[in-house]
Amino acid sequence: MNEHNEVAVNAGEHGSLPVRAVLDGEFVNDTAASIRGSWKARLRAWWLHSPRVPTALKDRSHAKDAAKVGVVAVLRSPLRFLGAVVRGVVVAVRLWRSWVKVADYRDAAEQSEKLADKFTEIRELTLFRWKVTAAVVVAVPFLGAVALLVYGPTVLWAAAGFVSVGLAILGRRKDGSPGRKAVLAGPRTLTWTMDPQVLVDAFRDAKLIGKDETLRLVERAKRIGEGWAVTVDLPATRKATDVIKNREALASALAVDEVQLIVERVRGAGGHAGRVAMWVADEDPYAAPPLRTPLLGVSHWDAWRPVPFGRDARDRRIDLPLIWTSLLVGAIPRQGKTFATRLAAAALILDAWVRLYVADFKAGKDWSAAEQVAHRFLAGDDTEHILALKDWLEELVSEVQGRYARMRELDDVVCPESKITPGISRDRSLNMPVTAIFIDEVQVPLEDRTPVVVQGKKLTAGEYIGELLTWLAKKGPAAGIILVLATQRPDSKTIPSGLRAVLGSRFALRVMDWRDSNIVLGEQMNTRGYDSSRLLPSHKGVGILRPDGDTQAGADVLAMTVRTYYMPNEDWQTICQRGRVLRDAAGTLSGHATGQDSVPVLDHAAVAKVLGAASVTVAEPANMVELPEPLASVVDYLADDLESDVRAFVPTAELVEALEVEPTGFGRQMGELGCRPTRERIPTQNGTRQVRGYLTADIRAAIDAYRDGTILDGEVIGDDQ
Ligand SMILES: Nc1ncnc2c1ncn2[C@@H]1O[C@H](COP(=O)(O)OP(=O)(O)OP(=O)(O)O)[C@@H](O)[C@H]1O
Repeated sequence: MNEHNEVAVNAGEHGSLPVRAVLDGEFVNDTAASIRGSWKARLRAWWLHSPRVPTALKDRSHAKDAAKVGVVAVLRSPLRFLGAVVRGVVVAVRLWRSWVKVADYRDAAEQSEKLADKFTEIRELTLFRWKVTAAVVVAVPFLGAVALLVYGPTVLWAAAGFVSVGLAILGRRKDGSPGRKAVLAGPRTLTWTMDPQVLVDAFRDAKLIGKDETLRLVERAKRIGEGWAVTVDLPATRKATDVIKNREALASALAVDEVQLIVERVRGAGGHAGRVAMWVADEDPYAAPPLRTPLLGVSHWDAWRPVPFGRDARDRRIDLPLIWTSLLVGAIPRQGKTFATRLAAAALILDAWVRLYVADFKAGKDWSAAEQVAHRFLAGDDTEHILALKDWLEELVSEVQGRYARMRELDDVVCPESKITPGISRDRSLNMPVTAIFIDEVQVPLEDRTPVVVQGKKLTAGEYIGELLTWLAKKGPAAGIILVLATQRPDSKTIPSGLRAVLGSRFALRVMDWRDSNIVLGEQMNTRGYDSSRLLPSHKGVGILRPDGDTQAGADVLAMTVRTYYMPNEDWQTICQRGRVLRDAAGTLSGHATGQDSVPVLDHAAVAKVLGAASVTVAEPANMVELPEPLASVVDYLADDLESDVRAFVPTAELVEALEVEPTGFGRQMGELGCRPTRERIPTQNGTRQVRGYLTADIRAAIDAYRDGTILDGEVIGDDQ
């Protein structure tokens, strides 16, 4: 299986491993000339790359696989032969019945409505064929007895051999053979591990490959962990991303729950766009008790290393990089949001050089242990807390500005780019430590309507905090500011789209529906096969992680399902106490942790100026204007099909079912948005049928019209309608 997909795997089970230097260099291939000269090397290169040489002869592992396949085939051959003979008998009896009943002639007569005319003829023929049958039934044993007398039993054995081979050929499994598929084929689960044809059938049943297409087995099924893994190549032009997208259909075809089926595209050197690695767990991988965080076993952690976050279904360790990015965690209540956020905090707490801001708008006990290490801490959801957060954020905006100014003055050796480095972050004289701000239940301050005046402009505190967070998420990471936001209400009204767009990493635990999942994970993620509303309520702490694109994980896999480590309150308290001891020893305790809750010194005008300049750049481009419902959902549902013009027409029934909307209201709202239904003929199993639906061109035109402002909230502006 593809090891590249492992996210920062084994980056450090122990916090004390040294970080190796990264060397920059260029690969110079000076062996080319000698290879060109050697015929042996050329022959070897041809042998290894030629599609005509069977893979089994190319390397040892494929040869081993081929030998295994051979041995299994030989061992199974008597059973397969017997099966083929039995099927052959069934086919032979069916053929005889149809012959004796003169079925073809009868059908032809029936179809031309001349059965009555031909009845006597057919009866005569039937009688004659019965007579032939009777004659054969009498003659065969008689001839057998004569042969037995004349030549002895050998001839009977030979005849039995010939007949059984004939029946086996007649009964061999062949695509399209009529009448050989049992209606109830028995459990499909795991049969595919023995018989790749079952896997091919499953891909066909799930409509991932066509009727005449097949798969190429790259690696035969083998046991990995608590499940079976197999790698296959799809037929040319079929895409691995489509298999990921339709994982549920494939799970159904393989008769397993979709949480048991992991499908990944194989990337990197050994992979391509049509290579799929599948892993099927024996049972629900999240049913086992959760694992405790490995952070408990380390004395300290380096914030510059990815944070141990959880395990995927295959029990591979998933680490989450936090430096130079920010994280949004979203879920409905009681799914493990605070636990997941605290995991990120725990790793940073164990680095004495990290400065922490903790705002707990849940106002519970979950975060109180962090008081002993936090530079700034608040717990509560009153106006005073919201205004305090506003002050912190303003303080951080000024801090970021100051850091950029100071970094400009540092020499190129200390600061090669306008980005902080581990060295800068730990240099006390520079005073630029990695600073992380954790805001639990961030929807509380974002929805607050307390009026604030910013440079003469009246805003609600929520709007202003949204702007400050957006600015910090954009500019802060390079200056060493990490933003971690958790919300129980991941809807588009609560988290402004401008803010969402700049939060690099996302973690969605279970949410109510696919729209909320898309709000956390990003637009159209459900159509790519990532929808956290499908997670089970019993799977606490299980969510879909979409790490920042900069990371190895982000480049290799778009997103993955992860079960976070379990860190109950006592473990959390232990880690916070350890963090306090570390900070005490390093002399980095400050602010709230030392009992000095200083009021931030703020230059409101300077902050407002910075934001004012930024809001021009943060403003969304015209084509990002949020579409009204139900158009937004239609766009989300059709996804690439809409953009790439794959489908010219979408039936209304399909949209109504997929979006779970009421048909009449849906039609009216679409009409108000300038999108009128039409009738088209679509192919069905019984020929073609005329159905109501929408032309994708019309949908695209409605989107453009809305974005251009030609249509506003159902009102058509202009006279072209
Ligand atoms: N990784 C995990 N494994 C098993 N159980 C977990 C895990 N993470 C969280 N839980 C369980 O889920 C429960 C809810 O977790 P948490 O308090 O983080 O939820 P929440 O989403 O923050 O809820 P709320 O929105 O009400 O604050 C916890 O009490 C814990 O028992």
